[in-house]
Amino acid sequence: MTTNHIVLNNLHKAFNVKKNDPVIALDNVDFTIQKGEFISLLGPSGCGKSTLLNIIAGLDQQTSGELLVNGKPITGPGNDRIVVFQESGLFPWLSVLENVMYGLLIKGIDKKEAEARAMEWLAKVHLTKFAHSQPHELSGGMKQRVAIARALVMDPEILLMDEPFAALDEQTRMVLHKELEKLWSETKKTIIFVTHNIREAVVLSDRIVLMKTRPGGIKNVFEVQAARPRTADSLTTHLENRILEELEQEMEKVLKEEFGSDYSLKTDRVSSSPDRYMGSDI
Ligand SMILES: Nc1ncnc2c1ncn2[C@@H]1O[C@H](COP(=O)(O)OP(=O)(O)OP(=O)(O)O)[C@@H](O)[C@H]1O
Repeated sequence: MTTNHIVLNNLHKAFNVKKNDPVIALDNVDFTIQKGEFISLLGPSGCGKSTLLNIIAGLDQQTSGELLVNGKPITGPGNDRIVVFQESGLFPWLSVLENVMYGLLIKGIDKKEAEARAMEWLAKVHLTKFAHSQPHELSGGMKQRVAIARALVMDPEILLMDEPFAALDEQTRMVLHKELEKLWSETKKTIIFVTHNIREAVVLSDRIVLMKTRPGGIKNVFEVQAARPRTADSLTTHLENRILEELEQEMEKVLKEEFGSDYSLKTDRVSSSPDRYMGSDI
């Protein structure tokens, strides 16, 4: 029997920046995630992806509604949930190894044991050779691999990833997709992954949550049934196109508000490649 691992029940989040004019970042969000699932949150800029991730991380709180992890309400950050951000956030004054050991030492793990566990994780992300390098000596992709090792060495049940590969070039991103998929299948962690990139979501996820704006929330949920490891084939291309179509409807709504009601994404757009970022750069 599967257990409901993460339950979002009628979740609502309003930011009250201006008096009497709240920004509804999330409205009526109902969703259930099973243990070990890979879920992507996909959608245009401002649809509440990061807000939802931050609430699950315990870094922010919903205005109303319920969020349960293993049946318990979330009241703040915890060792069961670790976030990997777009910027690796490594401490520049510590070596790669010291960065990965840091959380374990804070937790009170003995130094030798912490070093052994950190080295184990550096091997898993193929960075053994760079254990004693400083972060500034690493490429962007390598820094993100250290950030993933630093998160997974803590053995969280849930890994939350906020556009972790968005700043990387296409080739590096493809390599990291493969590495992440391998780590996920070996560790059986639950992963919640925020992205603007349809192809990235299709390659990695069991399910894709397509989000909408004004108010922010869930527009649709797509199940990715293609076998793993995934390659571009007719099944994934068909799904990418279906998602793109719905995403374009959402973006049309946002862009009409920004550019005026005579604007049309269909006639004015530059490209409809599914690999494009559906973010503020449009
Ligand atoms: N701290 C805050 N104070 C006020 N408004 C906020 C705050 N954080 C987010 N918002 C607003 O809530 C909405 C959702 O923002 P959020 O960052 O979650 O969207 P997103 O989908 O992650 O966007 P992006 O893809 O651009 O990162 C936006 O309208 C944003 O302006």
